[in-house]
Amino acid sequence: MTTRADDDAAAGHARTLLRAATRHSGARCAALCLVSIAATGAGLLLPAALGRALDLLLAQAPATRWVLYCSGLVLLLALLDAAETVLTGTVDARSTGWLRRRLTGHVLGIGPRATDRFGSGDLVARLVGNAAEAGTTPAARAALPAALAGPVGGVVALGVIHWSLAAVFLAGAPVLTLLLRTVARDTSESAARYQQAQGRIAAALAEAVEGVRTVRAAGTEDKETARVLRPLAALSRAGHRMWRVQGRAAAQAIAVAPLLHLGVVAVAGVLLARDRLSVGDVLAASRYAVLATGVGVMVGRLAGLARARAAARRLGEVETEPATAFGTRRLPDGPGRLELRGVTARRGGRAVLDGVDLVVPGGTTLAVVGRSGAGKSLLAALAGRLSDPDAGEVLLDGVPLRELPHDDLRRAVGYAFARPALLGGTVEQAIGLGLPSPSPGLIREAARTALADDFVRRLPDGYDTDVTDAPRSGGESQRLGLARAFAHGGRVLILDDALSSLDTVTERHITDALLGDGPDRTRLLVAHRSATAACADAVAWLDGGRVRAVGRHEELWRVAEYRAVFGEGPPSAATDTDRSVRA
Ligand SMILES: Nc1ncnc2c1ncn2[C@@H]1O[C@H](COP(=O)(O)OP(=O)(O)OP(=O)(O)O)[C@@H](O)[C@H]1O
Repeated sequence: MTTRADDDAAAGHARTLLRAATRHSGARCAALCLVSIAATGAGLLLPAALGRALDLLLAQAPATRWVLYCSGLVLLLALLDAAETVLTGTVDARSTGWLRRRLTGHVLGIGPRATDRFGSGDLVARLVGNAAEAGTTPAARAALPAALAGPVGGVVALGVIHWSLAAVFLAGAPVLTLLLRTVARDTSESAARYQQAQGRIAAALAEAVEGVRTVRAAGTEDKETARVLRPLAALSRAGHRMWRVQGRAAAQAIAVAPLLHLGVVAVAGVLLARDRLSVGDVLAASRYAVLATGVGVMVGRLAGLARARAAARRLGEVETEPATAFGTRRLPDGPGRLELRGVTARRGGRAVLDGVDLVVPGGTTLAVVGRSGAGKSLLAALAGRLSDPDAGEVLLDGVPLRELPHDDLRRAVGYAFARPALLGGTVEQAIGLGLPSPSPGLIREAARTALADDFVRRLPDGYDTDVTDAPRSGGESQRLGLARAFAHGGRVLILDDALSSLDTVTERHITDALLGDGPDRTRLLVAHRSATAACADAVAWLDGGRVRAVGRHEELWRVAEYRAVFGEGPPSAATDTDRSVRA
C-alpha cells in the first residue's frame, strides 16, 4: 500500500533521474533542440517562399532566385530531418543506457531488500522496459520547443499575411488546448496502470520460471499460466483506455483541424477576391493553417511523454529504497573478533532475532544451530552486513560494521551459501569473483580444498568452461561456492548452510580442511547436522529469537531439546542438567 508521501518521493526521484539522464547527453540534447528548431524554422519559411515564387511566376517576372530558395529549403529540411532522427536515436540509447546502469547499480547497492520489496521479475521489468520508455524523455523534451514552435509559428505567419486569418484560427484554439490537456492527464494515469500490470506479470513469471520443477511435479502448468497472466485483464483495460484516449483525441483533432483549415482558406479566398491577398498568399496561408493545426503530432508527442513519465516514476520508486551506506573508518589489524550487541532484526512484522548478544573470539569456529526458521540465516547475514539489524550493533575487531568502508568489509568477510549464485563468466572467474587479482594457482588450490578440482577438470574446457555450460549437481555447485569462499581468504568466513548438499564423507573432508586452514580466521557455520556442530569450538543455540545457550556441542547434547534440534528424539521437559547449560 503506497501513501501520498511515497508517491511524492517517487515523483521527486523520477525528476532527479531524468534531469541527470538529460545532463548525461547534454550536448546532444542541445544539438537536437537546435536542429529541430532549425527544421521548424525551415518548415515555416517554405510556404512563404513558395507563395512568393508562385506570385512571381504568375506575373511572369523573374522567379529563379525564389525557386532556388524553395529547392534549398526542401533539401535543408531533408538533411535536418535525418540529423533529428539520428540525434533522437542516440540520445534515447544513451539515456536508456545511463538509466539502466544507474538503476542496476542502485538495486545491487540496496541488496536483498530490493527483491524483498519489488520481486526480481518486477525489477527486471523496470530496468528493461520502463528504463527504455523513460529514456525517451530527454530527446522528447529537447524536441518539444520545436514541436510547439511549429503551430505557434503557423499562427503568427497567418497573422502576418492577414490578421483575420489568425483570428479565424485562434477562435478554435481553446478546443485544441483542452484536447491536449485531456490527453496528457488521461494517458499518464492509464500508462501507470498498464506498467504496474506489466510488472506484476513479470514478477509472477519470474517466480514460475524459478519454480518450474515444482510446477511440473505438481502438474499445475495450466493453473500457473492462469496465475501469471491474471493481471492481463487489468493490463488490457489500461491499454484500451490509453488507446481510446489517444484515438478520441486524434479523431477530435482530425474533426476540428480541417474545419479550421477550411475556415482559413475560405477567409483567404474572400480576401483574394477583394484583392487584399495574392494567389501566393493564399497558397502560403493554406500551408500555414496545416502547420498551425499540427495537433495530431502534438497528441502523439504528449502521449509519449506521459508514458515516459509514468515509467520514470516506477524507476523513482526503486530509488526511494536507499542503497546501503558505508563508512570511512578503516578496519584495524585484528584476529577477526565478531560481536553482536543487542541485535534485533524484524522480518514480516515480527522480531526474528530479539536482543541477541553473541561474541565469536578471533580465530575460533562458532556453529549456529536452531530449529528451522529460528533465524540462523538471518544471523549469518547480519554478521557480514548483507543486511542491517533494526536495533543493536555488529562489530568486527571492535569496529561497527556500518562504519567500515565497502571494500574493507568485503575483503574481511567471505561467504558461502547453500545455493550459491555462480556469476562471472567462466568457472575460474566464478571462483575468483570479487578478488582483486585472483591467480590461477590460488583458484585451483581453493578448488582442491573444496574438493571441486576433479569435476571442474572433467568439464569441456576445464576452468575455462562458461558456468552456464557447466552441468553440475547441487553438491557440485556448493563445492564451487565453497571454493570461492576458500579463495577469498578474509579474516572471517561465514558458511550459511553451505555444506547441506554434500554427502557425509565429502562434508567431513571439507570441514577438516576448513577448520585446519589456520587459526588466523574466524568461522561462523550455520549447521543442521550434529557432526558439523561437533567440529566447532563452540555452538550458539538459537531459540525463540534469542541465543538460548552457547557451549560445546558435547555439553549441549545433554539437553533433550538441543538434541531435538537435530531430530534426536522429541523434546522433553528440561532436566536439571538442561538448566545448567542455559545461557
Ligand atoms: N524477507 C522476509 N520477509 C518475511 N519473513 C522473513 C524474511 N526473511 C526471513 N523471514 C523469516 O525469518 C525467519 C528466520 O528465517 P531464517 O532463514 O533466518 O531461518 P533459518 O533458521 O535459517 O531457517 P532454516 O534452518 O529453515 O534455513 C523465518 O521465519 C522466515 O520466514
